[in-house]
Amino acid sequence: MIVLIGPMGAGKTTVGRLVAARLGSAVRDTDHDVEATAGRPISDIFVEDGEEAFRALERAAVADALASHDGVLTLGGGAVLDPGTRELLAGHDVVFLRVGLADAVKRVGLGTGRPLLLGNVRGRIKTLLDERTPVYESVATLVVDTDGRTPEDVAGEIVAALTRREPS
Ligand SMILES: Nc1ncnc2c1ncn2[C@@H]1O[C@H](COP(=O)(O)OP(=O)(O)O)[C@@H](O)[C@H]1O
Ligand SMILES: O=C(O)C1=C[C@@H](OP(=O)(O)O)[C@@H](O)[C@H](O)C1
Ligand SMILES: [Mg+2]
Repeated sequence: MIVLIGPMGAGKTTVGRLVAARLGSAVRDTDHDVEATAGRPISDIFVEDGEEAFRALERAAVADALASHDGVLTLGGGAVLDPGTRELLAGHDVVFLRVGLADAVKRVGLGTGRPLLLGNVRGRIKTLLDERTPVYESVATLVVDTDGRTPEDVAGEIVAALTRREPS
């Protein structure tokens, strides 16, 4: 499995679709799977049940996808905070999509779909980047920069790097 990790706004969901299309494989996104299982949007799950409950649903979604799906899997930005989720990723190709503060802020915009950013988007992203970057680095088997690049360009680099290493 090719797993994409990284902060909100790194482009995981967008780039994951492109990587899968290039490889002719299927893609799954854990945020989408959690919403489908819960029957509610992520913002409602956070407000009604809290972040811990969301992380448990997310861990189950990662486990289910790794067991039943082959191809590309895109995670939510906080999934790798969960030690159980990190253990599940061992042995897979884990791509850290790196993004700086300015590009991340531009990309997430002012949408309300990401509850952890409510209030002060720039400040929240900065805190999360500082806290989580070491975790992303520790889990990744490949790191790809995305600042100032198109999703197509980023997807191309991922496919090239993985194809070089694992010709199929
Ligand atoms: N490399 C990029 N350059 C510019 N915009 C991007 C890039 N990657 C993604 N986007 C845009 O940023 C927004 C967030 O992308 P998304 O794939 O949802 O990120 P993530 O899943 O990492 O939070 C989307 O509107 C997407 O079209
Ligand atoms: O970073 C996080 O903790 C989160 C990232 C979101 O996914 P994206 O990274 O795909 O935006 C989503 O899982 C939720 O809002 C929490
Ligand atoms: Mg996403």
